[in-house]
Amino acid sequence: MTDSENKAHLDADLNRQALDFHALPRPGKIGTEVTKPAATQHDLSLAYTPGVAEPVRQIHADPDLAYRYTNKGNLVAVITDGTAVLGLGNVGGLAGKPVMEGKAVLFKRFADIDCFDIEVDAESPQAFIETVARIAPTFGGINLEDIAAPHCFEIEQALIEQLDIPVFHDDQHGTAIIIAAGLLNALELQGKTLAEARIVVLGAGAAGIAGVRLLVALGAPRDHIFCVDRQGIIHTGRQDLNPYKRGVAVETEKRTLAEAMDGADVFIGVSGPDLVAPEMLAAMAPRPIVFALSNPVPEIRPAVAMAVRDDLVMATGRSDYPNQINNVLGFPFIFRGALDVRASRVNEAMQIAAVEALRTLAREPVPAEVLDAYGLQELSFGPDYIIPKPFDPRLRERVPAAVARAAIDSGVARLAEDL
Ligand SMILES: NC(=O)C1=CN([C@@H]2O[C@H](COP(=O)(O)OP(=O)(O)OC[C@H]3O[C@@H](n4cnc5c(N)ncnc54)[C@H](OP(=O)(O)O)[C@@H]3O)[C@@H](O)[C@H]2O)C=CC1
Ligand SMILES: CC(=O)C(=O)O
Ligand SMILES: [Mg+2]
Repeated sequence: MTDSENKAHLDADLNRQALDFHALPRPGKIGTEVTKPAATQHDLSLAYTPGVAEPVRQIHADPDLAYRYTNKGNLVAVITDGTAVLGLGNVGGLAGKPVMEGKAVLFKRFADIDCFDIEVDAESPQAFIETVARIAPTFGGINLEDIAAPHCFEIEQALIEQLDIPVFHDDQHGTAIIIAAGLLNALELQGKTLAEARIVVLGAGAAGIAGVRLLVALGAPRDHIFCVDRQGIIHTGRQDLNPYKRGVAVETEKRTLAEAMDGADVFIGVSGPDLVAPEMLAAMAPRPIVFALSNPVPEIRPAVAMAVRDDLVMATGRSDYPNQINNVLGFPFIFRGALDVRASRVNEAMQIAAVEALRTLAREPVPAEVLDAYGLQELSFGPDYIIPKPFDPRLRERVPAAVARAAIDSGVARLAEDL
């Protein structure tokens, strides 16, 4: 068998396993659980009529009591229109449901947050916004997922303005936070700084634009970052730019991805599969950083990249390679922190607090249970470990606490107890 035949065989095998995993023993990945006794007549008279009328009266008189008498305070909606599901494109809400159920699993598993996945058929951004706004009273927070740019920006902004609970577009800010944490660590390992690094971001959608904005907020000079879309480098001379792309445009004579990559220190791919040629990697500066984050297939595969050069730090979005730069490290813990202090939003201070908590944790000794989960003997801060693993139990302590503290300090928390 050739290498590529072997790879195709492994992919087909994993795909079969994934279908069985989703289908058996019962379809899907989540259900609901009852949290109060429901075994006797008396239980029913409390849980349902007549007893249930009293919390209704209380909440009617004081809506904040919904946090005391219902699951609102620990319930997040993962909501999509299915327009940018992973790197698979506009497959629609229903086809996106396995991903949304997956996000719900991660919310519960990593942060004990209950979650409903909601797939919306919406003919326009306005229809989507109205749908989400109308169902928002049920939830303590809204995680927008896999909504394509540029509509995602308008949708998130409108909902933040209309609602008093956190609205967070995971593909924008969750991804940006993990990129920033991993990049700061990788730059240090490569002996470079954010202030000096030349950065290429392939993909100027939800993840790309938010990634650039956060890196600039952290100190990357705006004119050191080339953003690239299907038409090439986003430069100030282009007439086809929406306002979000215009915000990341730079003045340059360069036009193509290959030209952008020539001499670059950092490549961040949030676009699609197999878009980076080996020659482009070969042309990067010494000791480059390559984050090929498209899911499920990265912009360049680690085996291909490593064959081109051995001085790089490489990350993907996947669970099956070292250095998983994936928003799973963000949204469960960020929402945990936001819900714990009943924050009205997830602002930039909270995002930067999450970046700092994540990058600091990667420098500490790794607990045995993390090594066991990954079948490793040893793992320490270095080129193959720039960011904590999702199964690290310390994430649950550190990231929410940092986010909650930042919410309090920046004045968006409505509860400051226990901190
Ligand atoms: N690892 C992680 O945690 C995450 C990874 N991602 C990955 O990032 C990718 C983009 O997601 P998202 O930002 O939500 O999607 P969007 O649809 O919002 O943006 C996609 C962007 O990629 C660009 N693009 C797509 N194909 C090409 C191509 N052939 N050449 C150049 N540019 C291209 C698009 O260009 P144009 O504007 O010209 O159409 C667009 O700017 C997906 O693969 C997704 O899996 C996203 C979030 C988290
Ligand atoms: C990880 C993720 O959210 C994505 O690829 O869209
Ligand atoms: Mg996503």
